[in-house]
Amino acid sequence: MDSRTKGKTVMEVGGDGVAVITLINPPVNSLSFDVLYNLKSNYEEALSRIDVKAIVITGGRFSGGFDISGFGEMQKGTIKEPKAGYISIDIITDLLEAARKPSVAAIDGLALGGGLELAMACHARISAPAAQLGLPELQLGVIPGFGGTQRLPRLVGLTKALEMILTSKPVKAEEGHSLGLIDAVMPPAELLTTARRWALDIVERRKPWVSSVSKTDKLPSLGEAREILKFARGQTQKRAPNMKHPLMCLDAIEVGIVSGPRAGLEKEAEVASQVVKLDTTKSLIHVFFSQRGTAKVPGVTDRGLAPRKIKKVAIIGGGLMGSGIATALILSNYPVILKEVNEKFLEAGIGRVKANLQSRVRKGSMSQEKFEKTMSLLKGSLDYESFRDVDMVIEAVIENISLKQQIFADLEKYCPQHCILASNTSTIDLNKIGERTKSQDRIVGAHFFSPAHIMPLLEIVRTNHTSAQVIVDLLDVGKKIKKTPVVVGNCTGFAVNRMFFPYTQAAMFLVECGADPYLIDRAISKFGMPMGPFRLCDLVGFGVAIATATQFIENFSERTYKSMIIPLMQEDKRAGEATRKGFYLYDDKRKAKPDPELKKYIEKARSISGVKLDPKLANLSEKEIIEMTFFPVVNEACRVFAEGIAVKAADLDIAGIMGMGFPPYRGGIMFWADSIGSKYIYSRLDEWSKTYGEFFKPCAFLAERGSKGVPLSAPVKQASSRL
Ligand SMILES: C[C@H](O)CC(=O)SCCNC(=O)CCNC(=O)[C@H](O)C(C)(C)COP(=O)(O)OP(=O)(O)OC[C@H]1O[C@@H](n2cnc3c(N)ncnc32)[C@H](O)[C@@H]1OP(=O)(O)O
Repeated sequence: MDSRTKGKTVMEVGGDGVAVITLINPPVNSLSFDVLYNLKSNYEEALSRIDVKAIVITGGRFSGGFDISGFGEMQKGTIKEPKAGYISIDIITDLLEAARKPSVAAIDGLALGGGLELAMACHARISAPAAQLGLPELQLGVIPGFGGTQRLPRLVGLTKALEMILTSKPVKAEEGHSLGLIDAVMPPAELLTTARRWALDIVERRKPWVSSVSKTDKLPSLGEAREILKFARGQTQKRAPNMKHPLMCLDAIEVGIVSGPRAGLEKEAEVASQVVKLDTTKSLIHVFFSQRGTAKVPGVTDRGLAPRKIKKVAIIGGGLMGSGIATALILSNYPVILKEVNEKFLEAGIGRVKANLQSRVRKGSMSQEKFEKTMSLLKGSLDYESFRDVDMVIEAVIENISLKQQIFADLEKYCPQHCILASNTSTIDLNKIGERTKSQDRIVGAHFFSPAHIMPLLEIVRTNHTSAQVIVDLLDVGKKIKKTPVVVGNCTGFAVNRMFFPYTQAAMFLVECGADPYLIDRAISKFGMPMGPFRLCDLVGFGVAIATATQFIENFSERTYKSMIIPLMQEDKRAGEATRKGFYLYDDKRKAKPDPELKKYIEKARSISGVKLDPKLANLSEKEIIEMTFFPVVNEACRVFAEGIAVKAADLDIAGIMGMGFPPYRGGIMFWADSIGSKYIYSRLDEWSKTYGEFFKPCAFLAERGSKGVPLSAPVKQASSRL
């Protein structure tokens, strides 16, 4: 392929009179402008040739949609955008769908976004069984812009189309078939021959010639459609109050239903070109590429190392974390040995795994048969004898350094030489854990987040000794168990907990100075976090909060704000949601409500810390609350980046989104910070540090970049790298 072009199409005309156009733009056949313009030329040729009776569009993995990097180029203005509607109306509707020769899509693998939209404009669709079919555009901040807002409701009905578009979730071929999206499901080997035959059958009128955009049989009445859309708008506003594009997408769908598909296509084109410029869209596209970028680690994944096959994994400790990790592994077909110290604990651990899977069976997302098959991959053990053929061990016992040291020394004796020795520690130095072994090169951190079978993030922690091969292996396991891995360096709290800590601390400080905790929680939820810091402390429990705080006070005492609010409440046996009392009171249904008694603890904590009530801090605006809680997070993220704990700022963005719940439509902590500007953040922190103390003091990295206005995410020269 010409290196300057991004993909192409090729056309071959068979003796049967079918022109087969193949999309070629690996790895997912994304529809770049080059591919789309090539497709247009192929169509023009096919339509003008008398030896062509019909057209089939195909491609290895059919298509993952419009080339997402094209949106970035449009945002930066580095690409010449065609006029609104040129692709969707001029090419896909007027040239392809309105042609006097029929088209059939032969879909293998994927038809997502623009890929499915292209297929929907064809006059029939034949799909392989495993193909994923969907319109996931909203997830990227854009809308289906190649006619999907018009054709999907006409093919599958309005309600199902809204569900598919608003959730961004694809369906498999069989479901697509029953919905009317797919005309036939065929094994991959028969896909092309069936599509060719089908296309000729349309020519011969043995199969119907369906133009999706003109179909009306699946559309509800106007009144009903308005009701459905009104409900969808309400739900969308509730679920995504800070995003405009889902509502704009609904507008395009509505215009099509009320005023006809042509008006709908025009509205879709107008909205599609507007949404690309939204800040939320820029952020979501950054997140898409950053998420894929976490698996690219300079000096590790660029060395041509292939991941070794991990055939069997052992987990030590069947507590909450160990059982969650075991669940994640068996769900991805890894045979697992779960080791505990006695029968009782082992039974409890296996019981937890069972309960994790049973909840899927109850919700209908797992069959009983699959449940039994998955559970059969799990074996219990009370000793190390069965560890002789494992390829990886993940230790997940309590945070006790001498216990972990003993375990790793034992592992060295029992496990094969090549076996990866991983720890799920969230705080203890991995070098210390491996101190009594000679296996430092295969010791690595595999830090999961609770509940481990659900939370998508995996921090892979490497020390100076961890081999590149071990990291490559763990990255592969991470991908197989559907986690987003972020490779980080070895330090207290790694990336996520280090960023998390100042967030909670800032909130405690503000409350001691007189701010209302419930107002803080509300402002932070409105900003887009799943919940505010106080509600979160209640959820994780004060025991965990105190244990983490102790680690931070020990390691970073100069910048720790030591609030007594939580310890005081803990003393009174209010320890968060589990005890029904924390910052909030909880009823039987675990619904939280403010507690007037909280004041008492805040006042007592204030008298201990000696902090004065500050009328300014007691009456902060929502914007100020966000700045005073998140700028300290930015500050810590800068330290993590400057120390080389994270190699890329974008890795911190993903770690924050997946580990802290930072809103993806703000692009992650560093991306968000840069959207505000390093100069402003630096000046605010600098001012607060002078008034309120060291906790807010900008680190050297932030001070340097902030004073010059340099973006915080610009690459760092890793002189002090800990990796
Ligand atoms: C106008 C239209 O309506 C607008 C659109 O079509 S917007 C695009 C809609 N499509 C999507 O949202 C699909 C996005 N892609 C995905 O969900 C997944 O990549 C996938 C399911 C297609 C494949 O997943 P998987 O096999 O795990 O591979 P994954 O690692 O994600 O992607 C492989 C590579 O393809 C790239 N890629 C995937 N989809 C892409 C796309 N639509 N455009 C550009 N690059 C894409 C990835 O960035 C990655 O690149 P890298 O190897 O350099 O990191």
